[in-house]
Amino acid sequence: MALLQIENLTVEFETASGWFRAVDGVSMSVEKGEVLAIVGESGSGKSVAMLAVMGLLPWTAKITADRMLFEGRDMRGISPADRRKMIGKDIAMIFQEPIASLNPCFTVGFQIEEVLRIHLGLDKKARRARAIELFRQVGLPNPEERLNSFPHQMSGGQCQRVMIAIAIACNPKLLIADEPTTALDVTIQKQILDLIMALQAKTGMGLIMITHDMGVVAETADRVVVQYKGRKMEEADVLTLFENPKSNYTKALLAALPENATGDRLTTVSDFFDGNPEPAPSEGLGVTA
Ligand SMILES: Nc1ncnc2c1ncn2[C@@H]1O[C@H](COP(=O)(O)OP(=O)(O)OP(=O)(O)O)[C@@H](O)[C@H]1O
Repeated sequence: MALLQIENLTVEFETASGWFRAVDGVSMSVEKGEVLAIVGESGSGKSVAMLAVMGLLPWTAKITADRMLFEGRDMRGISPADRRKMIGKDIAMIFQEPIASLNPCFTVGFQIEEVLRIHLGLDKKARRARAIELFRQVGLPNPEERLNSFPHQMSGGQCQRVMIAIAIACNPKLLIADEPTTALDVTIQKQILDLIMALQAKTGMGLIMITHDMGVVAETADRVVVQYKGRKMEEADVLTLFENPKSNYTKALLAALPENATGDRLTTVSDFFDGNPEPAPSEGLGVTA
């Protein structure tokens, strides 16, 4: 049984000019212990699809799916109380902006201990001990002292380590990492990526890595979903995707990597892709042989 199975997910938002479809009939699944990358440019609906799974979209969103199963359990009709028990415990998510994701009014120690209190019911002493252990696990120096820091007293990389510690606090079965390194300095990006991958390997949790960066895909993923304008353009295991991409959009993404540049100008996706996700009559969805 897949850990997460989504079929034909569509998400629409009501806007002043009518309904806007951010996710259009996307299907995907993640197995236990697998790393699935969702790649696509900004606005392709990567985050919205995962926020729909987490139940974190505003009420203005209209979500439909033929299937949305977590460990075989239907997430579509789940009550808010049951969802709250599951989110943060069995499924956790880390976001692009670590400082914005933390509450500025509370110490990071309080924030991680709240998760341990609510989901695991640990008493004060056990919470503190586990929080220190988690901070140590994510490589925060002086974990005992760090617990008393407010988010603004820490760097972006340290805040992301706190977010990761909070996310893994209850040993989730699935971690969704939404562009976890995009907002960080280049030197820190690799450290955070390595940390997430080391934790994934150690715990065997399923991991969904949302990214626009093909380098991150190459370094992390077992399997890849390529998304464009809310639609899934292609899905393949990572080697096949890089060696034999099928969709024109994936080919364009790969051709636009700086290391593949040949002329005196860096190439862009639009040099290779006309921006039309509609299939030609003889082709699959944006796919050429
Ligand atoms: N609450 C909302 N109301 C209306 N439109 C929204 C809302 N949230 C997201 N969208 C729109 O849905 C589309 C998909 O957004 P999404 O954040 O999933 O993109 P993304 O692929 O994750 O890109 P990024 O990497 O920039 O986050 C965008 O056009 C965005 O403006």
